[in-house]
Amino acid sequence: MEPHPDAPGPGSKLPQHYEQCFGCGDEVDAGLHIRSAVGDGMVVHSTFTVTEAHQGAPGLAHGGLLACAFDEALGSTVGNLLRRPAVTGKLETDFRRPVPVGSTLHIAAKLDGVAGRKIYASAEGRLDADDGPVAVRARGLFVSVDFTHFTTHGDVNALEKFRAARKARPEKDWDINP
Ligand SMILES: CCCCCCCC(=O)SCCNC(=O)CCNC(=O)[C@H](O)C(C)(C)COP(=O)(O)OP(=O)(O)OC[C@H]1O[C@@H](n2cnc3c(N)ncnc32)[C@H](O)[C@@H]1OP(=O)(O)O
Repeated sequence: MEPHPDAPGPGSKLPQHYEQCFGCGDEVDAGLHIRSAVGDGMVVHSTFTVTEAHQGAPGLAHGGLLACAFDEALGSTVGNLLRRPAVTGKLETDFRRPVPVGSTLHIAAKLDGVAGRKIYASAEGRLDADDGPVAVRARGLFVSVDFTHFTTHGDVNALEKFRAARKARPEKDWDINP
């Protein structure tokens, strides 16, 4: 399996894919504000710093939000490396260690394979360093969709605004998921 010829190369920082995205968007105050960059091979590295807005128990990250972080990290890997719209069909997480508020999860996500419309990806999240202890592992199945998935089921007016904004900022080259 090879990255799409137009996929950003190793070292490229990936832009947020949608300002209102809970995973990566700058406009969501309590969002995860995940930041990602392409690594070697079919790998994308992401970081998620846990704040008080992300707690499930005092001082500890909520497992559902950790799953969200992996959905974002895996989805970004699929979208940016294969450059085709895809949505999460299945997401499985193994929570191996508690993740405290103030810690940063270093997530390395990789593409594992493609079978027709099905795209398989997996990730590991380590505490506070790329070689820190593993806190969470995840596997995802993504399914390729036409762009009509978003226009049929999503908010068409918001999509139009989004497209117009992108035209004004062509450096944000955007042909994958909004
Ligand atoms: C850069 C972008 C970053 C984005 C990160 C965030 C990503 C997200 O969170 S996306 C939002 C969450 N996901 C969704 O809302 C998806 C909702 N589900 C759907 O829209 C549909 O069920 C969808 C599109 C996944 C599949 O429906 P449809 O297009 O009818 O295809 P369908 O024929 O059912 O499935 C296609 C193949 O995938 C398989 N598949 C689909 N879902 C699953 C599943 N949950 N488990 C196992 N296999 C599945 C099917 O078995 C089928 O396999 P095969 O080709 O071998 O027969």
